[in-house]
Amino acid sequence: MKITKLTTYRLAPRWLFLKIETDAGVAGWGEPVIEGKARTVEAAVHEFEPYLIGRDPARINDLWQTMYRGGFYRGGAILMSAIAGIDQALWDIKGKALGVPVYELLGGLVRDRMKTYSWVGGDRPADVIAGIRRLREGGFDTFKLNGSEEMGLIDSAAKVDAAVARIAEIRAAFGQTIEFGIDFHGRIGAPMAKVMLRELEPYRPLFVEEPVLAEQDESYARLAQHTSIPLAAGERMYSRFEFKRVFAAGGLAIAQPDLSHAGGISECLKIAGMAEAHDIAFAPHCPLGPVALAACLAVDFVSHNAVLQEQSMGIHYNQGGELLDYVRNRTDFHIEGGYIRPLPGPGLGVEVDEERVIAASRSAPDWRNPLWRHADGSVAEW
Ligand SMILES: O=C(O)[C@H](O)[C@@H](O)[C@@H](O)[C@H](O)CO
Ligand SMILES: [Mg+2]
Repeated sequence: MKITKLTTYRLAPRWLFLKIETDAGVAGWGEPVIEGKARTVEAAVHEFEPYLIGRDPARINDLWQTMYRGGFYRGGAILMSAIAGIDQALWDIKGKALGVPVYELLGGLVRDRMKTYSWVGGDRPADVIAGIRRLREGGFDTFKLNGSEEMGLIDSAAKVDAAVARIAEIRAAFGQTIEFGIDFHGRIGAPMAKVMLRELEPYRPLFVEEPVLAEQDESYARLAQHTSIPLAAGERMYSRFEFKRVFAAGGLAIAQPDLSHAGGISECLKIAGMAEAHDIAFAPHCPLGPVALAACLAVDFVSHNAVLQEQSMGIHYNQGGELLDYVRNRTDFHIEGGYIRPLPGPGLGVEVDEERVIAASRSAPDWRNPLWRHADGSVAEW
């Protein structure tokens, strides 16, 4: 079998789908994207074509190493997202050609169902109580919300109190009948992260995510000395080589690589194993589409330390396109009581509605995240 063609489709809400075709008529799908830089990742995917066209798609490991090492420069959000989507599509091809789900190729299931969680509250967390109530009716009992709006490097007790009051409100409304993670989203610098973690301690969130920006990852170990709240991070880390230093330094309780940013299934499987060796939980980041989610699930179902899966149903970013809009086998993605079962189909288990993808790609928005500024006019972390 030989790779014959790579076709990319930018489409709402902010996704990029990749179709890899072969001379055997088997095609695989991937989701290479950096939210807000879809065109850049699309160009990177096509720049990898000389390494791929004419090659045997079954040799995923060699193709991965060729893409990662062959161009001298390596790593980073753009290249690792391009490699991620190509890797996903290659695993999809391999599973389809053999007629088995990817998780069977990776040694089979370690669990019968995977716990998922839902976002509530949006960019500026509001109406979280109503959002949790609505999602609980749908069977979810685990949620994630943004921990604050803009936060200065040093900020006021009033700003901290406003953020903490929202969390107190959730616990007052639901007690321990629900769990929730709090995403600091990199908006909070190291000085205020220590303050916020102390004030949030009594409300026992399931985790705090990106307590500081990934470029401040040496703070994880220091912050972990001051809090019992499990610290989570990984969506802005792009390979096992970045995770190895963070794992060795300690402080991280949950590793959250994104299957569409950190080199795909091949790389995130290795990250999951490294995390397990450090007794660190694995909870892939996934605010993206169905192929990205299917890739996460393929790794979740073969990783002992996989504990929680993010999925984007109803996420505040999905304007103009929802998780399953481009999927034919929607019932396979059914979430029951917050759990999703292994996707039964061959490959990644996603039956992509190609006509719908092509139609949607004709009017793809150029999504960008908002640019926030502090009261003094300086740029604020979004
Ligand atoms: O936890 C999450 O889902 C992420 O922090 C998410 O909010 C961002 O990655 C967003 O997709 C960036 O555009
Ligand atoms: Mg996050």
